[in-house]
Amino acid sequence: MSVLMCGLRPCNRVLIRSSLMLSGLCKNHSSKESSHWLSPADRDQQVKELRTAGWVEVKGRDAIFKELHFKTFNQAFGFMSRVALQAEKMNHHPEWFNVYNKVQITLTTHDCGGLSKRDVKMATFIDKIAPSD
Ligand SMILES: C[C@H](O)[C@H](O)[C@H]1CNC2=NC(N)=NC(=O)C2=N1
Repeated sequence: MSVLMCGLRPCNRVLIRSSLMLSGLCKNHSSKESSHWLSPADRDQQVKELRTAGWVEVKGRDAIFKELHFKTFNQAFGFMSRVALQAEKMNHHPEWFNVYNKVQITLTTHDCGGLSKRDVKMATFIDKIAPSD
Protein backbone atom coordinates (compact mmCIF):
# COMPACT_ATOMS: atom_id res chain seq x y z
CA MET A 1 0.00 0.00 0.00
CA SER A 2 2.85 2.37 0.79
CA VAL A 3 3.86 2.04 -2.89
CA LEU A 4 0.43 3.33 -3.86
CA MET A 5 0.81 6.30 -1.57
CA CYS A 6 4.25 7.39 -2.77
CA GLY A 7 4.25 10.98 -3.89
CA LEU A 8 0.72 11.68 -2.68
CA ARG A 9 -0.05 14.79 -0.69
CA PRO A 10 -0.98 14.15 2.98
CA CYS A 11 -4.69 14.88 2.36
CA ASN A 12 -4.80 12.22 -0.37
CA ARG A 13 -2.98 9.78 1.92
CA VAL A 14 -5.72 10.34 4.49
CA LEU A 15 -8.42 9.64 1.87
CA ILE A 16 -6.78 6.37 0.83
CA ARG A 17 -6.18 5.30 4.42
CA SER A 18 -9.79 6.15 5.33
CA SER A 19 -11.08 3.96 2.54
CA LEU A 20 -8.68 1.21 3.63
CA MET A 21 -10.22 1.34 7.10
CA LEU A 22 -13.79 1.36 5.76
CA SER A 23 -13.16 -1.46 3.32
CA GLY A 24 -11.70 -3.58 6.11
CA LEU A 25 -8.36 -3.81 4.29
CA CYS A 26 -6.66 -2.64 7.45
CA LYS A 27 -6.37 -6.08 9.02
CA ASN A 28 -7.16 -4.86 12.51
CA HIS A 29 -10.28 -3.00 11.45
CA SER A 30 -12.87 -5.31 12.95
CA SER A 31 -11.07 -6.01 16.23
CA LYS A 32 -10.57 -3.80 19.22
CA GLU A 33 -7.21 -3.00 17.63
CA SER A 34 -8.99 -0.81 15.05
CA SER A 35 -8.30 2.16 17.31
CA HIS A 36 -4.67 2.06 16.13
CA TRP A 37 -5.76 4.49 13.42
CA LEU A 38 -4.45 8.03 14.05
CA SER A 39 -6.74 10.94 13.20
CA PRO A 40 -5.01 13.62 11.09
CA ALA A 41 -4.90 16.00 14.10
CA ASP A 42 -3.45 13.31 16.40
CA ARG A 43 -0.97 12.37 13.70
CA ASP A 44 0.25 15.97 13.34
CA GLN A 45 0.68 16.29 17.10
CA GLN A 46 2.44 12.92 17.48
CA VAL A 47 4.78 13.51 14.55
CA LYS A 48 5.67 16.92 15.95
CA GLU A 49 6.66 15.33 19.28
CA LEU A 50 8.57 12.51 17.56
CA ARG A 51 10.50 15.05 15.46
CA THR A 52 11.60 16.75 18.67
CA ALA A 53 12.86 13.36 19.84
CA GLY A 54 14.96 12.98 16.68
CA TRP A 55 12.64 10.97 14.42
CA VAL A 56 12.28 12.12 10.80
CA GLU A 57 9.53 11.48 8.30
CA VAL A 58 10.53 9.20 5.41
CA LYS A 59 10.24 10.73 1.92
CA GLY A 60 7.74 8.94 -0.29
CA ARG A 61 6.14 6.78 2.39
CA ASP A 62 4.11 7.25 5.55
CA ALA A 63 6.83 6.18 7.97
CA ILE A 64 9.29 7.54 10.52
CA PHE A 65 13.03 6.90 10.74
CA LYS A 66 15.77 7.21 13.34
CA GLU A 67 19.47 6.31 13.40
CA LEU A 68 21.00 5.30 16.72
CA HIS A 69 24.66 5.01 17.69
CA PHE A 70 26.08 2.86 20.45
CA LYS A 71 29.57 2.47 21.89
CA THR A 72 29.92 -1.17 20.83
CA PHE A 73 28.24 -3.86 18.72
CA ASN A 74 27.27 -5.62 21.97
CA GLN A 75 25.33 -2.58 23.13
CA ALA A 76 23.67 -2.17 19.75
CA PHE A 77 22.65 -5.82 19.66
CA GLY A 78 21.48 -5.74 23.29
CA PHE A 79 19.23 -2.81 22.38
CA MET A 80 17.92 -4.67 19.32
CA SER A 81 17.13 -7.71 21.48
CA ARG A 82 15.03 -5.60 23.82
CA VAL A 83 13.20 -4.00 20.90
CA ALA A 84 12.68 -7.45 19.34
CA LEU A 85 11.03 -8.77 22.53
CA GLN A 86 8.77 -5.71 22.66
CA ALA A 87 7.99 -6.11 18.93
CA GLU A 88 6.89 -9.71 19.52
CA LYS A 89 4.70 -8.61 22.42
CA MET A 90 3.07 -5.93 20.29
CA ASN A 91 3.06 -7.97 17.06
CA HIS A 92 4.60 -4.90 15.53
CA HIS A 93 7.96 -5.32 13.88
CA PRO A 94 10.43 -2.60 12.93
CA GLU A 95 12.21 -2.43 9.60
CA TRP A 96 15.83 -2.06 10.61
CA PHE A 97 19.45 -2.24 9.58
CA ASN A 98 22.50 -2.77 11.77
CA VAL A 99 26.22 -2.46 11.12
CA TYR A 100 28.53 -2.71 14.12
CA ASN A 101 27.40 0.04 16.55
CA LYS A 102 24.81 1.70 14.26
CA VAL A 103 21.10 0.83 14.09
CA GLN A 104 18.74 2.42 11.56
CA ILE A 105 15.04 1.97 12.28
CA THR A 106 11.96 2.62 10.14
CA LEU A 107 8.50 2.36 11.67
CA THR A 108 5.23 2.08 9.76
CA THR A 109 2.12 -0.07 9.98
CA HIS A 110 1.76 -2.11 6.79
CA ASP A 111 -1.63 -3.39 7.92
CA CYS A 112 -3.01 0.17 7.97
CA GLY A 113 -1.02 1.62 5.10
CA GLY A 114 0.95 4.11 7.17
CA LEU A 115 1.74 5.56 10.57
CA SER A 116 -0.44 4.36 13.43
CA LYS A 117 -0.57 4.53 17.20
CA ARG A 118 1.49 1.34 17.26
CA ASP A 119 4.38 3.16 15.58
CA VAL A 120 4.13 5.94 18.14
CA LYS A 121 4.11 3.36 20.94
CA MET A 122 7.14 1.56 19.49
CA ALA A 123 9.04 4.83 18.92
CA THR A 124 8.35 5.85 22.52
CA PHE A 125 9.61 2.48 23.77
CA ILE A 126 12.77 2.82 21.65
CA ASP A 127 13.44 6.32 22.99
CA LYS A 128 12.96 5.07 26.55
CA ILE A 129 15.62 2.36 26.28
CA ALA A 130 18.05 3.97 23.81
CA PRO A 131 21.15 5.86 25.01
CA SER A 132 20.41 9.58 25.19
CA ASP A 133 23.89 10.91 24.20
C1 LIG B 1 0.10 -10.92 10.14
C2 LIG B 1 0.80 -10.03 11.12
O1 LIG B 1 0.07 -9.93 12.30
C3 LIG B 1 0.97 -8.65 10.55
O2 LIG B 1 1.59 -8.71 9.29
C4 LIG B 1 1.72 -7.69 11.48
C5 LIG B 1 3.09 -8.17 11.90
N1 LIG B 1 4.01 -7.09 12.23
C6 LIG B 1 3.84 -5.85 11.76
N2 LIG B 1 4.76 -4.91 11.96
C7 LIG B 1 4.63 -3.68 11.46
N3 LIG B 1 5.59 -2.79 11.70
N4 LIG B 1 3.56 -3.34 10.74
C8 LIG B 1 2.56 -4.19 10.49
O3 LIG B 1 1.59 -3.83 9.83
C9 LIG B 1 2.68 -5.51 11.02
N5 LIG B 1 1.75 -6.41 10.84
